[in-house]
Amino acid sequence: MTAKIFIDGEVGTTGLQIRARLDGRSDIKFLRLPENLRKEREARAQMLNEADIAILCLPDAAAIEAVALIENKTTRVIDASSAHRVADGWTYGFAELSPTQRAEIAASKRLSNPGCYPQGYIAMMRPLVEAGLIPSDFPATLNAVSGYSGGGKGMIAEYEQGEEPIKVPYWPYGLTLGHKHVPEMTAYAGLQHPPVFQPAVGHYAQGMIDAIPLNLWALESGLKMADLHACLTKRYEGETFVKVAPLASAGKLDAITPEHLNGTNSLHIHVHGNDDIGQAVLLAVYDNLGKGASGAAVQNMNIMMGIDEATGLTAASLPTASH
Ligand SMILES: NC(=O)C1=CN([C@@H]2O[C@H](COP(=O)(O)OP(=O)(O)OC[C@H]3O[C@@H](n4cnc5c(N)ncnc54)[C@H](OP(=O)(O)O)[C@@H]3O)[C@@H](O)[C@H]2O)C=CC1
Ligand SMILES: CC(=O)N[C@@H](CCC(=O)OP(=O)(O)O)C(=O)O
Repeated sequence: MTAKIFIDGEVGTTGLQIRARLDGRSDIKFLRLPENLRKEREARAQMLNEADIAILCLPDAAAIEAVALIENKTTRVIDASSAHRVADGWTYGFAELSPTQRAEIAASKRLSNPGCYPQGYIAMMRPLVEAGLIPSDFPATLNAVSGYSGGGKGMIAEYEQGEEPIKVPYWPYGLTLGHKHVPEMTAYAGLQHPPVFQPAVGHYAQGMIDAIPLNLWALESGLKMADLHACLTKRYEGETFVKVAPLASAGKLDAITPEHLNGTNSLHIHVHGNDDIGQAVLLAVYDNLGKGASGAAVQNMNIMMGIDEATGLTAASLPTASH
């Protein structure tokens, strides 16, 4: 069967990447609008209602409008925006979230693609909280760096065009700590309190690292790096896209660079630290436009279509155990 797919916001950063990942697929028929109609309400409404799956690659307000324009019971939605991440009636599109998540995605009519930063955070934190290794009231933090494509067409233009493109090598932001990704991080990691989330934009286009520092000494359990690593490794055993690198000193450090997994749908977790001083740092490396956005959207679309979730996606192998 051929699925009719409409990408609302097709010429934006996320939309273009989804198109590229779906190019050449014979199981998909694209519904498309000409340039002069792509923001016209009526024309979008027609496409949204004709589509089997509508993928929204829009700012939040336009995504909310698109959902309201759907009048039938058949069009299924994948929303890449942050409008519905913790909304009632919406499925969270992180396939590796739990053993039951793929079944929920497969049955979903309204699916929210995760935020880029939250995917890595949730991938690392949730299994540890679920296993009781990290208490749910833990005062967690997240430091992260993203390429400037994370800010969409507008930010790409600020870094690449005009008379005075931004030259700043590393630009911390979100310093009032109210970033829109924090509610989904808290909810899906299973934490009682929002993490302190401190993101930054780097002077490169694409790719990201989430880093979670952990003061293990503050826990009475005597938790060691090997415990964290064993829990995460067991959790992602057999997964195609989320993988855990060999423990700490055995991991290749050149794999912990933000652009390492660009073009793939992979997310690799690394456990580092120092048991003698009771501190660890968990790192997730992935492509903000891959597993962080477009790759995840295609993975979710495949699951919703009932086909192999890896169709059209690239998975990267793990670093080897020697330097
Ligand atoms: N970039 C990233 O790394 C990630 C982005 N996201 C989310 O995905 C969504 C899309 O982001 P991104 O692709 O980066 O953003 P872009 O700004 O690159 O693209 C958004 C597109 O939506 C179009 N658009 C805006 N308003 C309307 C409207 N009313 N009707 C139809 N089209 C409209 C824009 O048109 P025009 O071309 O005219 O501006 C643009 O082409 C956002 O919600 C973003 O937060 C999620 C995860 C990661
Ligand atoms: C570098 C940069 O600006 N990044 C964006 C996040 C992009 C993203 O993930 O958008 P969603 O919230 O729709 O998921 C930001 O911090 O707002």
